[in-house]
Amino acid sequence: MQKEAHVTLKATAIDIEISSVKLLQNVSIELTPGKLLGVLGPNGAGKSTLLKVLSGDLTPTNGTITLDDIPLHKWASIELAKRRAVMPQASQLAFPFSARDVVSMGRWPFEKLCTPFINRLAVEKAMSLADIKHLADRPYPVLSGGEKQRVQLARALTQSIGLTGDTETKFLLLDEPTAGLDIAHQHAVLAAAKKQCKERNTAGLAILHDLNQAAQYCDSIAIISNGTLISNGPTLEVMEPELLSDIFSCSISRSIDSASSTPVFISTI
Ligand SMILES: Nc1ncnc2c1ncn2[C@@H]1O[C@H](COP(=O)(O)OP(=O)(O)OP(=O)(O)O)[C@@H](O)[C@H]1O
Repeated sequence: MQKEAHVTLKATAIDIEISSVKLLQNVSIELTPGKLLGVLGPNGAGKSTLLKVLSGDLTPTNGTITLDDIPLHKWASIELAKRRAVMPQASQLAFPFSARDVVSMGRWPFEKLCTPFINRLAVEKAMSLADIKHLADRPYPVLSGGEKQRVQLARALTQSIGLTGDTETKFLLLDEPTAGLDIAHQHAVLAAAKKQCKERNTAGLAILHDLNQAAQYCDSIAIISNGTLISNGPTLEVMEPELLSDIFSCSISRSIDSASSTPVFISTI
């Protein structure tokens, strides 16, 4: 298939129904190259379900998902893998692959297209971005939860670096990439995702629970509640304290930190 100048990953009027339960209802959303979209919402709202639909892991009951205006199900899996990288919420691997082996799995779509040198370079670069170079030779199953999380991020990043590492539009879908990470690594992971979007024209989506980090790193926000897209747009326009308080059933206020000029959200029950 031909590469197009402006590629999009777009969900239109998506419904997901499993065993007569509606997990998503009439959701339309589009990822924008160069931008990181944060997805917020309570537990069980349908955020991971949306990510699975966008990645092609789940087929919508109604509605369409298109990549470059072509329905997702028509893409061959290797062509899809060249264009979008996914970091799922949990990844179990029983076999004692090293951390580097796991990251290298992200290069399989490019194995025959790139020289081993380029593939190795992409792996090392992603490991450096995810701060796991010191873990490279350790067996993946014995790593801590947060270390495994960073290895999975590096696997997704090395895939989204693409063919030659130049500026191709890619899609990077991250399901709670900061879960289980210490605070410094939470910031490092989100900074790496944002950098990937900005500098490589990647369209990113990250499911997050921390409002302050969402406000700090995301260009736009989608709020999902009860399987419905409640709001979608520029970060501070969407992250209105009144709406957030209503969605999360607690009192949420917003102020601006005078030193950094960044918004600060405080929540109380
Ligand atoms: N395969 C499935 N069959 C039946 N119900 C499912 C299935 N997958 C998800 N669900 C249900 O759909 C709802 C949404 O799940 P989802 O994982 O998308 O929520 P989420 O917003 O990502 O939540 P969290 O913040 O807790 O990760 C939940 O009630 C979940 O139990």
